[in-house]
Amino acid sequence: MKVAVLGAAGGIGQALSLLLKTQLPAGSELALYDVAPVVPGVAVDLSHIPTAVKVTGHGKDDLAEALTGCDVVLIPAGVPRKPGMDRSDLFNINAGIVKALVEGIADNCPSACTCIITNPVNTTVAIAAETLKAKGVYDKNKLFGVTTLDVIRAETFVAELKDLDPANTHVPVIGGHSGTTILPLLSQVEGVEFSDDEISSLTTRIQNAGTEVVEAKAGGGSATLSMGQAAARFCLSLVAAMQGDNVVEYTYVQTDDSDDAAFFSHPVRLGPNGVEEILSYGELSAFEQKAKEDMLEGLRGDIKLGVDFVNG
Ligand SMILES: NC(=O)C1=CN([C@@H]2O[C@H](COP(=O)(O)OP(=O)(O)OC[C@H]3O[C@@H](n4cnc5c(N)ncnc54)[C@H](O)[C@@H]3O)[C@@H](O)[C@H]2O)C=CC1
Ligand SMILES: O=C([O-])CC(=O)C(=O)O
Repeated sequence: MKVAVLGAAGGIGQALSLLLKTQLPAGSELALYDVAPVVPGVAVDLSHIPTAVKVTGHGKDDLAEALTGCDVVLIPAGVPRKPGMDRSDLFNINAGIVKALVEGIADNCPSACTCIITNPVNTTVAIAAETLKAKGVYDKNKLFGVTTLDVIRAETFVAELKDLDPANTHVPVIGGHSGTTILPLLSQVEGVEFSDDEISSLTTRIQNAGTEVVEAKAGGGSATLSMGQAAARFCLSLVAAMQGDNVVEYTYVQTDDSDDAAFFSHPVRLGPNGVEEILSYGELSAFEQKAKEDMLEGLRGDIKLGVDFVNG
């Protein structure tokens, strides 16, 4: 199994690469790519950790070498938010970065599973899809927006509030990855009752958790360590599924469900070829149904922006 991290020298990239170096199955290869000149050093640093995962570092002119033979590519390359910005404010810089890197995937490892972390995820995943289509290699089962951070935050906050073991607390989160498009399904958390006030305040906290970190970091970036953990969880689930395990994760995928948006986070059964089955997210409470209806137009607009960016 060969996994590449594009943007590997950044805050997320380094945390994620460390977790993958220590947790990928023995015999895996981990290719680290970044335009920052420190990236070969990050690879050397990680290579001193005694696990059976081979790490290689690739500088800005070596994208092809990093990607050749890859099974999974994770993209956290791009700029993060500062206080006062929305994720959509990152579009102008990050759209072009994602498009160029995905062109590299199409040229060098067209059958790899591509996992997009770069914001605005609602839009960058659509950019990736259109870029792969333009290259004639799009497989909707192999493109994922990584929304696992919303899930782990929801699990943490619910466990804190209800005094539960976070490792055994499961909270579905559907929709997209910004503001009100993030929709936790608290009505589906097993064995827990929430008051209306708790539902309202927890939902808002989960939706604003990225901003909570951006403000606490006071201009020094956004979530990197929790995102590294979230992306590692998603990648390790995908790798396990590609090797035959039965795994379900919530992720932002193309759904073809015209009642929702063209891309929407669902529970997804992963398998050897990426998406094995998009599962239903089940019944929504009246609160969740209204929240979904209220956010759909915005999510569809975010997706259209990505489609138009590639197709003009
Ligand atoms: N999906 C999610 O839940 C989350 C997404 N993010 C997003 O992830 C992205 C990265 O965040 P951080 O790691 O904190 O940023 P960072 O600034 O620490 O790292 C970004 C890295 O990307 C590299 N880079 C820039 N252009 C590149 C290119 N063309 N090719 C390869 N590498 C390139 C930079 O050199 C840098 O090392 C941001 O867009 C951020 O908004 C952040 C948190 C959660
Ligand atoms: O909020 C941000 O800009 C970064 C992000 O996506 C998150 O932490 O969920």
